[in-house]
Amino acid sequence: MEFAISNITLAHGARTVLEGASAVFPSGKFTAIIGPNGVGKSTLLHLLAGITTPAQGSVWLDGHELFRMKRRERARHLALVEQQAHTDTGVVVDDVVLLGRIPHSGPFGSAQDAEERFVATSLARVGGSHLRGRTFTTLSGGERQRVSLARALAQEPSILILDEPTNHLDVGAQLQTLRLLQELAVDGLTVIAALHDIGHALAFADHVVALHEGRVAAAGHPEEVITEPLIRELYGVDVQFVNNPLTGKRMLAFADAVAAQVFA
Ligand SMILES: Nc1ncnc2c1ncn2[C@@H]1O[C@H](COP(=O)(O)OP(=O)(O)OP(=O)(O)O)[C@@H](O)[C@H]1O
Repeated sequence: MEFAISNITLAHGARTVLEGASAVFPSGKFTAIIGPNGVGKSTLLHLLAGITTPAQGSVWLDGHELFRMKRRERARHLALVEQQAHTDTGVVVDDVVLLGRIPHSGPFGSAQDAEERFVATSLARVGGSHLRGRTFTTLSGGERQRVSLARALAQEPSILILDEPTNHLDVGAQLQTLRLLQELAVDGLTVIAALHDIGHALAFADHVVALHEGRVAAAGHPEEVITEPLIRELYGVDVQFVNNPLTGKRMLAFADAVAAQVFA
């Protein structure tokens, strides 16, 4: 499903966050959005999810202007996994996941066994089957993150939008999540995630969109976009690329002296 923004200008009050930003999010690929704190990654994700409207410009979903589509139609295509899920106290995990089915439910609801299947398969896919029956607000940050992803999968979207999906996760769970996002893209889903870890973007994404000062500074294949000059421009740090001795792929190396200089 083709997804793109063209010439987007978007402000929060007097603060202009995006100014004439254009980008394409390739269908069936995992796109990482990178850029420094406060550059507008979450703002862009909210725009793509249809939550924030631009002052100018368009979001195109399969040739249709996103904000001209009915809300329910948008919800069938787009699922957003936010950094912090907001859920009422006392709601159990199974019901949080079932919320993902709302855009698909008919006037008489769905058969209970079908709902049961969605909850079971979505939680299994994120390694969260053991969380069934737990109260959502009693879960750890990482456990909540998995359940939120399961809810998004239960929605069966064509476009999955995630804000820092590896936040709160231990290193094993981070890698599992990134691999899952790769698999979902191979299955045909368009995956778009804001990532702070540029090493993850380099190793896992198919496509990278780099934001800088309200615009798309670079976009394309991770190895072409994530370069020493771009990282210096975006984050003000010097890095070097070395070959990962285990995989032979390029990876980022930071010198301690450089890190010390950044925080001096
Ligand atoms: N509701 C709001 N009202 C005013 N300013 C806002 C609002 N939301 C975000 N901003 C500002 O817009 C800019 C972009 O914020 P955004 O959260 O999109 O950045 P980000 O790239 O996701 O940041 P981070 O990496 O720190 O999560 C920031 O300067 C932020 O302070």
